[in-house]
Order: sequence, then structure tokens, then C-alpha cells
Amino acid sequence: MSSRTGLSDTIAAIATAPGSAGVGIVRVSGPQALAVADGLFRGRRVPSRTPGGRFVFGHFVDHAGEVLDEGLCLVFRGPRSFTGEDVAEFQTHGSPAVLAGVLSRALALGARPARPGEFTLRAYLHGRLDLTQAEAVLNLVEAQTDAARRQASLGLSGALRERVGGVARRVTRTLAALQALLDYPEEGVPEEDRAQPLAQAERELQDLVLTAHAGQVATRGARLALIGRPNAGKSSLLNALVGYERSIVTPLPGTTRDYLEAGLELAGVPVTLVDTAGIRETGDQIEAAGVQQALTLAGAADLVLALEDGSAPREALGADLAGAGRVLRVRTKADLPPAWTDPGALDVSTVTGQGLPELREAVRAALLGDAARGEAWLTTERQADAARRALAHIQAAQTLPDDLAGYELEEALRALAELTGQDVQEDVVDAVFRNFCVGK
Ligand SMILES: Nc1nc2c(c(=O)[nH]1)N(C=O)[C@@H](CNc1ccc(C(=O)N[C@@H](CCC(=O)O)C(=O)O)cc1)CN2
Ligand SMILES: Nc1nc2c(ncn2[C@@H]2O[C@H](COP(=O)(O)OP(=O)(O)OP(=O)(O)O)[C@@H](O)[C@H]2O)c(=O)[nH]1
Ligand SMILES: [Mg+2]
Repeated sequence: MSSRTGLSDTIAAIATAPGSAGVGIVRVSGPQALAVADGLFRGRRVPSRTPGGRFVFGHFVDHAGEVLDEGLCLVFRGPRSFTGEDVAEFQTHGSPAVLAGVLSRALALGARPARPGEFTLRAYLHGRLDLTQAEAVLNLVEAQTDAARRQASLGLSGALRERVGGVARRVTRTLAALQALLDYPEEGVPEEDRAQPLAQAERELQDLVLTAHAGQVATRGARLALIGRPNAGKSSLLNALVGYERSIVTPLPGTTRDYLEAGLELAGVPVTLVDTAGIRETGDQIEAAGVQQALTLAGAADLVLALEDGSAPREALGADLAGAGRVLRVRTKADLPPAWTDPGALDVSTVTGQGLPELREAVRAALLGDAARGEAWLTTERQADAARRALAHIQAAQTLPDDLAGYELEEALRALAELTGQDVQEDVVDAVFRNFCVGK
């Protein structure tokens, strides 16, 4: 169903996570929210006659008047609520049975089940959040680490919207200058109104586009594949990084056959380390399947750690990592006499721990780059795509004569408006909110 229909419906959902908890919340939003509350809640005050921003203590009752639970009813009056509509919240004991009972009563009284993300969608449709803030709400709900939480909070505060707005203002200023030039060519337009704001907009947008990788890694985490010839020390490195013996290590080449994963947190980023089979030509069918899998995993990873044994003569990997994204070269067994050296590789020993801090730092830099910590980053592919298109139009405008540049600048503004959701196709909005959970 389209995102813009059904705003006159009253929607209801359990807002808290499934399972038992201290407290649980059922949330109802829409024109009938307070009437629904009157029907299922008995307290000292009638919800529909309670001012916004207040809570009432009382009982939740079923159709026969039987008490389901005692708890609180919170009343918000639109537009002063999260959704911008009338909202009633029921804070119950956090039992699945109580929550199901209160929700089904709300549905019987005229609310309909909310679709995924529909409360936040309504906040967006009522202009209380722009699309970057709505996406930040989603990221905040899902944030498992500090870096993810920080970016989501920044986005929710409107910091990304402001960054984009700054670029849009400069483009608009240039567009106005070009228009003036076309209308009154004899008067001319000073550089500070024309080329300068555009060059500044380009720089700002370039900086922003560069945050897209960090932003997506910070919010969704990263996959790191350990790749190398048999015995290179992949499993030993995985164990050293996660801090326990997750993977089997033996002196025999070909120990790891199936791949295995282990999670750790690195610079606030959730990282999945993937240990893989050593790459070599082999007649063993099982091992060969493992080698094939290793190459597939390298291709799908955000970062490949390519390991080579520093204590043995250097041998080519025998496979192409060109298809993989970023690659960090690691020279292992640095505690042993070196058989070769390479300034392009990090020396690491899992026996002495040498090089592990540097490796962690190199991974952090490869994943987050120098995207500044306190600034808002692009956190979704949708945002990154719109920002890149806007940048391409701004760059095109700078190479064109004035009369043609205007068209490119208008396209740039359209892409920026898409980024913030001011001017966006309905199916794009639907796709954003489809990723939410019900109740958010
Ligand atoms: N119980 C509960 N906790 C929650 C939420 C919620 O919906 N319910 N939120 C949902 O995600 C978040 C908070 N977000 C909210 C945002 C705005 C308003 C609100 O009523 N704003 C009004 C009034 C502000 C005021 O009184 O100053 C407004 O902005 O006009 C409420 C919650 C996190 N915690
Ligand atoms: N001296 C020394 N030995 C190491 C180091 N890292 C690994 N080794 C040894 O090298 C051998 C192979 O290590 P693994 O971690 O199993 O190597 P792998 O790359 O996982 O090997 P496969 O699973 O066979 O592909 C083991 O005997 C390890 O103890 C190191 O930093 N220093
Ligand atoms: Mg191994």
C-alpha cells in the first residue's frame, strides 16, 4: 500500500520488543486515538478530557469490563506528539499476554494494526521529521554499538539535514545569480555570488560523499575476510583479535576448510571476522570447495586482510583479489627471522602480539577513513546515491556556459531535496519505511 494513504486511520501497535519485560507499551495514533483510550482505560481522568503531555494512572479493561492490567495512559494531543497526531500510549506490565490483550482491545475499538515504520512515517508526512531524520530513527532503534548510536543521534537531531541544507543554499544562491545574469546581462554578477558559492558547495558535498562508506559501516557493521595461503596464520590472527580460541590452529597446512565467523567490536564498529580455507591447488574435493568459498567471501567482504607468512619464502597467492574491495596486506609471524620484507605490509605476530594495535588502527582507518567523528555522515545507500548525483550535477554546471549551467543546478537541487525527502517519489519513501519494525 502507498505511504500517503490512510492518514485518517487510527493505528495501533505494541511499541516494545517481543517477550517479557518490566514494562511494555502499546501505542495508538490518529484521530480516534483518544476515543480508543476512553474505551479501554479506566482511571481518575478520562483520556479524551486529559490535557496533552499528561499521564493518568488506572486500569486497562476488556470488552466485558474485566481488568487486564493496571498501568498508565499517556496522552499527547496533535500536533504536539511524536507523530504529530493525537496519540495515546498504554504503559502496562511487560507481559506478552497483557500487551496482546490491550492491543486487541484497541483494534476492536476502531484502530487498525500499524504497518512497519508507520508511526515514524506519519511523523515524516506531518513534517515533524525529514527523511534523513526518519532514517536516523531506524538506525537508532537498530544501533548495537557506540559509533552506530552516535551517528543515529546526530541524524535525528537534524545535523545531516543541516549539512545538506547548507549545500542547497549555496546552489540556490548561484542559481539566483545566473538568473540575474540572464535577465540583466549588462550588469554582470560578482564572483562571490556565482563561482565561489558553487565551488564551496562542491567541496562540502565532496566531503559529505566521502562519509558514505564510514556511515554505512558504522550503522550496519563490516565484514572482514582473512585470506591467504595455507599456514599463513589466518586462524591464529582471528583468535588473537577476538581474544579466545575460536578457530582450530595446527602446524598442518590445510587446517581450516569450512569458513567460520566471529564477532568483535572495533572502534565502535561491529565487525564480523571471517576465517577461510588457505588458498592452494588441491586434489582434495572438500578443501577445493573451501578454497572456492574463500574467494567468494573475499569478494563480498568490506575489507580483506591478505596474510602472508613472513618467515617463509614469499609465494604468490595464486588467486586474484582484484575483485575484492579494500585489501590490507599483513606479513605474519614477525617474531621469526624474516624471509622477506615489504613496506606495504603490516608486520604482525600473534605469538608476541607485535603489530596487533597497528593492525586494529589500520582496520579502523580503512573502515571509517577520516570521516570526522562529531559530524553527521551519510548512513544509507539511498542518501549516498542522491548526494553523488547532486555532486555530479554541480560539477557539470561548473563546466557549462551560464545558460546551460542553470539546468544542472536545478537538477542538483532536486537530488538534494530527494536526499532530505522534500521532493521524493512515493516508492522511495515506501522503501525506507519498509525496513522498520512494526511499532516504530
Ligand atoms: N513512551 C515513549 N517514549 C519514547 C517515544 C515515544 O513515542 N513514547 N519516542 C518515539 O519515538 C521517542 C521520543 N520521541 C518523541 C518525540 C516527540 C514527542 C512529543 O510529544 N513532542 C511534542 C511535545 C514536546 C514538548 O512537550 O516539549 C512536540 O514536539 O511538540 C514525544 C516523543 C523515544 N521515547
Ligand atoms: N611463530 C609464529 N607462529 C605462528 C604465528 N601465527 C601462526 N603461527 C603458526 O603457524 C601455523 C599455522 O597457523 P594457522 O593460524 O593455523 O594458519 P592458517 O592460515 O589458519 O592455516 P590454514 O587453516 O591451514 O589455511 C601454526 O603452527 C601456528 O602456530 C606467529 O605469529 N608466529
Ligand atoms: Mg586456518
